Amino acid sequence: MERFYLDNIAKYRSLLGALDPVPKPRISSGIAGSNMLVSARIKPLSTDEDFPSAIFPRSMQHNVVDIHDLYNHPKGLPILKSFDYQVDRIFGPETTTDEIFKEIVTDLVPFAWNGGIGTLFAYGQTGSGKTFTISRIEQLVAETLMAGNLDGDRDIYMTIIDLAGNSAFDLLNERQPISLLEDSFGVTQMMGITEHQIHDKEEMSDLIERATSFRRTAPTLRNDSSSRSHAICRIRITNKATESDGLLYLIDLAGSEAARDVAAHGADRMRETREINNSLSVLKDCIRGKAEADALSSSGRKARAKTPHIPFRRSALTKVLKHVFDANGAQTCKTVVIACVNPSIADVGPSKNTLRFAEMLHVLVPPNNKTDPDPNIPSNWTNTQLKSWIKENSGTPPVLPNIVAPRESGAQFFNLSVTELEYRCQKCPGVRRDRAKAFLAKLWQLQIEAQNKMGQSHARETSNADDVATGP
Ligand SMILES: Nc1ncnc2c1ncn2[C@@H]1O[C@H](COP(=O)(O)OP(=O)(O)OP(=O)(O)O)[C@@H](O)[C@H]1O
Repeated sequence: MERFYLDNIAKYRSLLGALDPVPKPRISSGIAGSNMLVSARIKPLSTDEDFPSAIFPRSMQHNVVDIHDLYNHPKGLPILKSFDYQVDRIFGPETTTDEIFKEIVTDLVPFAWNGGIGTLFAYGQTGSGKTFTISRIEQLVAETLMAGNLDGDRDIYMTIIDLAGNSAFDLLNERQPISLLEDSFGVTQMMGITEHQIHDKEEMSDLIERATSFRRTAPTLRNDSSSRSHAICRIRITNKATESDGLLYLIDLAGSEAARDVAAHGADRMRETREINNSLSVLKDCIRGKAEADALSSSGRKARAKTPHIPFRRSALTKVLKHVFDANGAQTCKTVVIACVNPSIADVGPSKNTLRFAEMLHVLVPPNNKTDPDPNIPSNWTNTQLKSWIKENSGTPPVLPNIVAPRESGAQFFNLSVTELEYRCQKCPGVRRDRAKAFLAKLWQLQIEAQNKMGQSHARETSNADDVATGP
């Protein structure tokens, strides 16, 4: 396949050049839950890479990425096939780990400091930049935790383990084996683990570096020192005043290597790859199950709907992380996933798998009828009603009402992102830019007002409930 790509680089470039520069926007079928954020990071092409990039983040939609792959058409010239993937956030090759930390990870630190369970997973094909991303984030977490800007007094403890199949090793104790045993509450305990109390940033950085040197690696086709295990860094933050623990997990998952990447290796490596892929598949089911359970409980449909099954017992990785997936747990959880991909066209197959995996984790909640932007604009409006509303409310001359997609309802239209609406306005012949902008500002304002109204009514409901609870 690599030969085919190399032979057709010029053809690939000319097919790319012929594509519409503004692709058809991808429309969300719902909104993402607030406890889960799935992102994708595209690493820069290596300087010694012979192949062109096949992955293109969209400038108009910051959460969509296109992959253009070249196929060998049996009847003639190669053809281009395009795929798009949507997550919550896409980071292009120019984005630094520090910027990613600031945008999507930094909130996990105060969250765990205040008693929550924050988890970060780096997922992706071997050589796609997981270790590169997580190791810098670990240092940034150390800086944030130890900067002294967080309120209150806490004790901080750290453990770092390596999970390979069902075996676990203590990376802060020269890779000594540890046992994973379930206690009478069904919680997996790590017997024999050393937990280090942390007093300052330097101490934490030293421990992280020590753990890295004990990580198990092996060469793969894509990475000379590929991590063949999951590394779990657990930071336990104890609040002595409340006697409760917050937890922060930073997890560098083993590379999801394809069977053909290890074809040159023996049966042991094939078994290891199967184990890794199996644990990643169970992880996907658990993350998705937890996100669905959270969506059900936030929509208030929990009592009627069937609680999703979370199969955390099916792998050592998810058993160790039981707290993260416990739908009935007392602690709130926030999870961030960074799906790492290599943009080279030679890696397009694994990149598509990674992005498909990320999309599957991206659980969307159907728009709730209560989020109508205005009581005068019902969510069940038909297309014709929507169009006449746009005509009457978008100023003079009006923004053409054909920015509404065929068969779109009020709820779908008002839940579109501003980027998607901007795109539609641009694509509409005759829509003046200033009018479109004014119209979008008006829609935006309506949404904010509706949200404020919802917030006020929620606050009223809560204070009424308090009255009842504290009343005589
Ligand atoms: N964003 C980036 N910018 C520059 N170099 C990068 C970036 N991401 C990864 N690299 C480089 O790519 C190579 C592979 O990265 P890394 O070891 O992090 O991959 P990995 O996904 O952890 O692989 P494996 O699963 O095999 O361990 C490293 O040399 C790393 O320095």
